[in-house]
Amino acid sequence: MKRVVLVDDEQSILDALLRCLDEIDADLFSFNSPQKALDFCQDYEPHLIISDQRMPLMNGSEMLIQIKEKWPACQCILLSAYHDFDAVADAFNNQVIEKYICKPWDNDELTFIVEKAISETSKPETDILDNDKQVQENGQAFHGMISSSPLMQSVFERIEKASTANVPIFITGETGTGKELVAKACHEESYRANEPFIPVNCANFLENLIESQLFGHKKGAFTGADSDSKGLFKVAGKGTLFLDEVTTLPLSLQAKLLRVIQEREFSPLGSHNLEPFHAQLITASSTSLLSAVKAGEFREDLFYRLNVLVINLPPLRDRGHDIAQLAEHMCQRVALEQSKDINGFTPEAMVLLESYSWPGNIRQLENFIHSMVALSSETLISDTLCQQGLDQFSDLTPESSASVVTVPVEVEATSPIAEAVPTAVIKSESVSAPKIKPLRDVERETIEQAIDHCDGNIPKAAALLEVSPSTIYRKMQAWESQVSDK
Ligand SMILES: Nc1ncnc2c1ncn2[C@@H]1O[C@H](COP(=O)(O)OP(=O)(O)OP(=O)(O)O)[C@@H](O)[C@H]1O
Repeated sequence: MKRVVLVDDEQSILDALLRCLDEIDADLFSFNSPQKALDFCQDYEPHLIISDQRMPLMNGSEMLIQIKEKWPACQCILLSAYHDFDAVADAFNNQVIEKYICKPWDNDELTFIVEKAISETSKPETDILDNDKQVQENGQAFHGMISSSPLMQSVFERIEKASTANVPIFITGETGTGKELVAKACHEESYRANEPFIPVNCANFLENLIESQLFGHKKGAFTGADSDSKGLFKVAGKGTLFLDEVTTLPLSLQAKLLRVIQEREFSPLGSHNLEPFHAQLITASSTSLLSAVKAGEFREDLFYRLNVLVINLPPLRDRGHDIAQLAEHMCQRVALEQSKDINGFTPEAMVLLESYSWPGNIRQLENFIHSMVALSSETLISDTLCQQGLDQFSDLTPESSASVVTVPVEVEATSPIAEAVPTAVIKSESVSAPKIKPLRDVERETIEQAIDHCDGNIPKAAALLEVSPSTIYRKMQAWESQVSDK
């Protein structure tokens, strides 16, 4: 039987914890001082400790540091009021605690978190990775995310941890790397899974409307407020509010958001009534939050509040075989949607896809696949068609945009994905273009110059070009296959 140790200097809190956890499959031991709990843990290994933070003589995190030194596998949960959050964030970042519960707690939330923590005490470290290997072999995805890259396996592992840690989650990653999917996965893994998941892209709001969208308003609060409106803080309820591109929030609103996070309450515009804020907050940015702080565009105090558990998404180009895996998967899905008899890509086409850098990441790849499936008349999409599609990316520069004509293809025009679709863009002969070489030629010349300079030594040339040698080999392979095609 697992041993769960409860520590709080207030007997009424211990009694409430004991009542709430009465049904769980573990032995419960309660102590009204950290020292008594430490004495007990000298003799008996604890599997899970739930401790209050504020206690006389020794606080919760100080006690948990000692417990972790002796029993590193013990799961530690800190119990604290939200205004003690700085101590919680420190304990979390110093890996003293795995989870956090805010006082006053919700009994269902507490039971879910404790049961999950107990199950984690018996899970071998390798479990998640083994599971992911299975996922990969079975061709399934982790909450809709397809990947076999080791970098992404550790992201999946972090999502599992984040989902019950109950601390603010911040997701970083270039545009199109899947930040919203990660936020949704955190939500789906948590006890909030049956509550709403509300994604909000802060960059999409007009500055004067975003406050009312988030906080809600009362009728007459401002010109045009004809009726009461629930804000997204309220709509999120006990679910998850995902604020994407959080650095674009105006400074005045950042101050208000900070207050909501600290006080866990807010009032709609035009109202003096305070409403509770119960939702889990997940934020994300495709640009550096720290740089925004340094530039004076983002509040430092808010940065520390949000930047507690960070999930960093690698760009697609660093995910190895994922480009091929995603391309094949998306191609089959899109072919089915478009009722086309297309099975995938030729090996030469795949070499091209794998050697491209995909600055717009998975969203860009998705757009590309839509256009390739729409344009292909072969069962396997050829390298020639792919090369034409990839060439359009370099043509979509501001300098060349005046000289292109877009041919509509079967891509949802209203979808945000449709932006920057590389698809059927052809050059208009009648408009004179400045003498600019295609990017692929410039790239090839630069690579060849570097190889010459290094007397044919590819690893040295790769180092000069700041890419991996395999990138150069792939490009050379692609050039060769183009020549043999002609
Ligand atoms: N690992 C993945 N497997 C399959 N599809 C994915 C994966 N990652 C992202 N996608 C898809 O790529 C597209 C972009 O993902 P998402 O919107 O989550 O990215 P984002 O990082 O939030 O983008 P932005 O920075 O523009 O807000 C979506 O259509 C999503 O379903």
